[in-house]
Amino acid sequence: MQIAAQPSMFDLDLLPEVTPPAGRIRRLPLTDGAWVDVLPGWLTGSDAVLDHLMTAVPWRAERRQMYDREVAVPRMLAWYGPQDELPHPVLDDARELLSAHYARELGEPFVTAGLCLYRDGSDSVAWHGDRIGRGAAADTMVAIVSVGSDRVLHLRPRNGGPARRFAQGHGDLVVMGGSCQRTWDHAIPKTTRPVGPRVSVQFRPAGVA
Ligand SMILES: O=C(O)CCC(=O)C(=O)O
Ligand SMILES: [Fe+2]
Repeated sequence: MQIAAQPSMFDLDLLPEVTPPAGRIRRLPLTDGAWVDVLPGWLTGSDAVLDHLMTAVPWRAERRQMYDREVAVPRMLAWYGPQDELPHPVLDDARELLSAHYARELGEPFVTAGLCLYRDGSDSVAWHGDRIGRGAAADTMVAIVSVGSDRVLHLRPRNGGPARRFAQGHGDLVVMGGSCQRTWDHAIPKTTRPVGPRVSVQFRPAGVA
């Protein structure tokens, strides 16, 4: 007798899904009106999402002017504007749930999605704040969903004081809010740990970059 293949518990676990984050997000206040919200494991089915994003996203290398030289930025990038279809439907769900969750506090929706691919431990992003846009002058939020290898988001106050570290694991949500972009800097340092690829998805309101 032929026995039909049954989906295993493992397969069921792999369905990419996000659910309303209320009641599970933890807020960690920083100094100067900055804060970080964390929700480990918000996204389920992250294996499938990572696989899909690695192949479906038109990753481009970024180059940056440094004094008189152009240097390669050690990570790959993709950017989706408000009208662009996101590269996985679960990211549309994530953006919608984040916009709903923070609607009163933020006063506007998350609209853009910046994607970064850190291919291994030698990819990184240097200390910076997202201050190219309105984040330089006004409170705002940047919500980051991570899939793939664990990396650490480092934050340090621009006025000096102790730095903080936030784990960014497979499926984790980390939201930087309040004055975080103008009073604190953040970075993803290189690591000598043998890590595989990590993709981060940063949701931002209009005019924040
Ligand atoms: O990959 C991350 O988690 C942070 C990326 C970041 O800070 C940026 O692209 O502005
Ligand atoms: Fe950033």
